[in-house]
Amino acid sequence: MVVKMIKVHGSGNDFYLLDQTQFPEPLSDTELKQLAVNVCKRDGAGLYDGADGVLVVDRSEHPQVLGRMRVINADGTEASMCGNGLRTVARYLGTQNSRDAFQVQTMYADLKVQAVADFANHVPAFSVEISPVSFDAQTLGMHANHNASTIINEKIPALSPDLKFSAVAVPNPHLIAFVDHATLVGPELGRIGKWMNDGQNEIFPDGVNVSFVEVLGANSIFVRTFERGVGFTNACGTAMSASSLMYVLLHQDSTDFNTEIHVTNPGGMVKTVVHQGADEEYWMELIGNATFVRIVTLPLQAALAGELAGASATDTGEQPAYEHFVAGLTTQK
Ligand SMILES: N[C@@H](CCC[C@H](N)C(=O)O)C(=O)O
Repeated sequence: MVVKMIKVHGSGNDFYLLDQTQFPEPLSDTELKQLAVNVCKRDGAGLYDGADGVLVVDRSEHPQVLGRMRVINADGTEASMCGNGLRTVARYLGTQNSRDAFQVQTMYADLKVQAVADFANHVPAFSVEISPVSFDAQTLGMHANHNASTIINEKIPALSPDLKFSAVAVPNPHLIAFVDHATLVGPELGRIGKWMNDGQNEIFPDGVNVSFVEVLGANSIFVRTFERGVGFTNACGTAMSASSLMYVLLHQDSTDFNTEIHVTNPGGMVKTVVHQGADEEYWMELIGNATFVRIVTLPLQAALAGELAGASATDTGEQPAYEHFVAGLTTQK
């Protein structure tokens, strides 16, 4: 049997999108984990240029929901949410069903998605809901500062003598620090990110996505992320959403709720809007590209065995348009 996957990305955070409805029976969780580890390898060892993870699409049993998304990191671990990936899954399901606005089932919530105006010629874009949000240490799997119940703009001396951190689940776990430019580009993010995801530390035993954020000006931030289960990525959608929430909560001198925030990252740019619902719950809009790079096919058993040489690919032609869009961002700075 041949498996078809689409190489996709949101702001340069790239994935293989696997629609399991192509199979008579879905793959097992063990098979999905093995497939992700095999195809995501970088430096030529994976499927073409590898990926940050696999987005698994299945049917949803929920009414008014067009499909279900699961996200498997490059190391085979499953996460509860993927913001950049959700935009590409939304485009995939919307195109299949000729719908612009609908919901997608994720691990903890059915989330609203909507097609929006292209970011540029041949750079399609979607807006997706990021929620639920929690600051609770137990939800985060966090044991810091003598098992504090929350960490919001506070030092974690065990991690750093200087930096102040905020821990928030959206619903996957994020640890965020606002820093100056030298710290943003320095080695500290890698040191903390590697340590918090070593599988042995006692602060985040199950790991955490770690982000440093630089405030560039009013309603403008830059987010750099070391991702759980992956490492450094071009962008992390849930990290940029969580960082935008903390930006609104901690820096209302230069931004606010219900205000479009320009979020740049090593892979490009997205926009976010932070909302507070009637029930005081926070939720974010994440607005950005949903680029399909190429269609890939290969024998399923070979993919599961890590024998990838027999793959074939058809480029969509969208990547040069995305790169032109990003180049334009640089000139706009
Ligand atoms: N890059 C994704 C997040 C993928 C999951 C994350 N690495 C985790 O393990 O929580 C995004 O765009 O949100």
